[in-house]
Amino acid sequence: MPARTPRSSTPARREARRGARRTSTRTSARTAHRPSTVNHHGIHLLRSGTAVRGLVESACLGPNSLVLDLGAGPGTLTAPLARTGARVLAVERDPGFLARLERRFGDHPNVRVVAGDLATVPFPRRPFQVVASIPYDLSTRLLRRLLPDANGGASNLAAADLVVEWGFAQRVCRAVPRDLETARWGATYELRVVRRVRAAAFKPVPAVDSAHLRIRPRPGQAGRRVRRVLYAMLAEAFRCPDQPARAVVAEVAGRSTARRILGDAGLDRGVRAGTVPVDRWADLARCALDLSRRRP
Ligand SMILES: C[S@@+](CC[C@H](N)C(=O)[O-])C[C@H]1O[C@@H](n2cnc3c(N)ncnc32)[C@H](O)[C@@H]1O
Repeated sequence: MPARTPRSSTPARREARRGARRTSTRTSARTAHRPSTVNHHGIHLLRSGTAVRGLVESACLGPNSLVLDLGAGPGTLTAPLARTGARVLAVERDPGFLARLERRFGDHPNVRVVAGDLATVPFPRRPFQVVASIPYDLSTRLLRRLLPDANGGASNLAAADLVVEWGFAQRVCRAVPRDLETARWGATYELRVVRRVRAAAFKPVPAVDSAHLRIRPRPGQAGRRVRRVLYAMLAEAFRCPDQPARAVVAEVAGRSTARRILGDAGLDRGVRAGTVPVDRWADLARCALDLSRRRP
């Protein structure tokens, strides 16, 4: 049972409380579902074939893929992932689940069971995918490890299909994000909710619904240079969201570039920086860099 989280309104604390909701046996007045059994371990396992199939099919894995099942539990996802022929790393820290995973997959040629903590376990050095139903209380921490940081550095994540808490998915998929970190994520990766995963799809039933969150790199955003331009624009836009987007682009790339590329990106001259969707910022950064490369 997780420790009680003190009342506060910071995003980190709110997420900790959401994690506790999914990993506790308490029921919520806001839900029609009630936990079906007492869950001493505070873990909710996927039992919906539709949700599992949706995650695995979305990942389009093959024998050349490397995929991480982060928080593998008893192997609900590990087994169908292994059937794709991909190399699977099943990461888990619970000793009971680790023993079950070893029994089930110990002799499997393309599955490796990894005893580790998701907060610290090293990620592969070659491109990898993640298909996983992750613990709610680690959602932000894991995305921070997988997606680019403020300096543009990132893991070798090629794609992810995750089960996360519904509210968390809504927050990170906003077209116009409310904070700089999710703006950076959304501008370099496309984050999209594929489907709602009802609370009843888990056993025991948690207090809130979940979502299948699909994460894919945005084309043209992989290079460090384009990320530098993009992140400088986002930082300026979030510093003063009421200023015109034109002024943000001019600050980073110069006035003449701003005049030329704003129209190309389909943005009005007077549009405020704080209302520009993340995919537009990605376009603007790419256009600014293309233009600077074409200049003699
Ligand atoms: C929501 S359950 C998902 C289990 C399984 N993948 C499924 O879909 O049924 C999350 C899993 O993450 C594991 N877990 C929680 N915190 C972890 C951590 N810090 N490091 C590694 N595994 C963790 C739990 O033991 C649990 O098996």
